[in-house]
Amino acid sequence: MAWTSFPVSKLQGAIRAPGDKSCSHRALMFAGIAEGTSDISGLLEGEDVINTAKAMAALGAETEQKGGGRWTVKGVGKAGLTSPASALDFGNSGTGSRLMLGLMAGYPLEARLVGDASLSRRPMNRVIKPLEQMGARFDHDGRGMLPLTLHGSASLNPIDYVPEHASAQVKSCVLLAGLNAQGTTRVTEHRPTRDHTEKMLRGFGVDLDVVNADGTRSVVSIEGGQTLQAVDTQIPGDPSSAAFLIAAGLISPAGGVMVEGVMSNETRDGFFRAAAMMGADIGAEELGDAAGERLIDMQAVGSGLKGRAIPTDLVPAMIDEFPILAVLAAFAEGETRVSGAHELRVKESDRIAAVVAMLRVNGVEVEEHEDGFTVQGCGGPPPGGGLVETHHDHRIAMSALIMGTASQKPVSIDDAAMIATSYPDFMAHMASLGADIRNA
Ligand SMILES: O=C(O)C1=C[C@@H](OP(=O)(O)O)[C@@H](O)[C@H](O)C1
Ligand SMILES: C=C(OP(=O)(O)O)C(=O)O
Repeated sequence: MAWTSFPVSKLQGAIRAPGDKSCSHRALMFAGIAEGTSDISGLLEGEDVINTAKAMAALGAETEQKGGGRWTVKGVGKAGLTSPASALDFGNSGTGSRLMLGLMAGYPLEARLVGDASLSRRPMNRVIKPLEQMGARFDHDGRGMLPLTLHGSASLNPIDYVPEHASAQVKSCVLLAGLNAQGTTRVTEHRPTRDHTEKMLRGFGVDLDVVNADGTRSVVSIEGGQTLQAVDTQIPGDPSSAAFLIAAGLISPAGGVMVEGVMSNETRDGFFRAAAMMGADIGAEELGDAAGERLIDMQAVGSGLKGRAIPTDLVPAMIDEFPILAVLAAFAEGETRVSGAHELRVKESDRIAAVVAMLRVNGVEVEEHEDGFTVQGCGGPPPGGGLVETHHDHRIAMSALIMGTASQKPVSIDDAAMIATSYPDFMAHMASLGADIRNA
């Protein structure tokens, strides 16, 4: 069903950031294999995370939804994960499916994984390859995509792995398989990616070594055979969801937006750094911490933005924020150039093609590159008036709706249902800020 976002003169208010999606997946997975019962609050109850919860339950963990984002999970501990009775459906989620493959690979189980049309087109060879090197086996149709069947093994070999892509999902998958391997598994990254697996495993009592060698690479080592211990934990607010609200505040002609309880982690804050380079007025106030992460309140007010070449070393720390960065670029004066972001081609949609189409249909000049795009900013509100094809991609849908709040004419999207994968309260939060988004 199509939705339209109509321009409004101001957006104003304060929103508590929803729980971080990456941390929510990991909390359920780690609690599910731990010894004892964990109490998790602030969990993001989006479709992607709910699919991970269902998968953990199907593998033997006892999950209980207490309401208001609070969950208890009794882990399988030493008994280990067991074969699920039916296929595990990961819906739209790359993180859920790829991390779970690593988590399950070290147990003698068999599991079939399926996903929606978008996930079934995303590359799984990046995790199949290292897991096969460790001794897991797979049945698939040769394309290295879902659906596939994993045959895990209780005697995985440790490996020393250098992922081909800057990917926290690949790093995490290998480390999680390493938890049950016989010896030390090592992952070396040349461009550090989000570090939630490392931080959160430590919270569950796992001994893990992280060395940042020469400032050029980071090496994470994990010894197999360690048992996780249950914890009580609070999921920090999601900076990727906060980015949409902050962007809305920055392009709004008047007013101001505050987002409370956002995780401040330098492997995730690339969007805010890039926006600041473009002249964004974003304030931050320290709040304390949750689950080993710093928390901040953020404020954004309408800002005159200037186009910039986005430094490629920021890419891993803002990998999910390029669709919303493209919206800022459309409002900015001058040229914004994104490069070194080839990974965007294999997200929920081909996000380079989808972003280019989103801007063009709304009257913005943009050029597509193999590894990014160049936007000629309008130096103020872009024309708007277009119908954006979302390709079942939540971040394209939310970006287009944010653009419509301050463009000259309304912006429509073909579907909004998939926003619930990562930000189920998005429409309610936008309405409370004063946005005018309607379905038709
Ligand atoms: O590990 C994670 O939680 C994630 C890693 C990133 O994917 P890649 O590892 O494919 O870059 C990111 O795009 C995704 O939204 C979440
Ligand atoms: C890429 C994303 O998620 P995933 O890979 O988990 O589907 C995202 O949320 O933007």
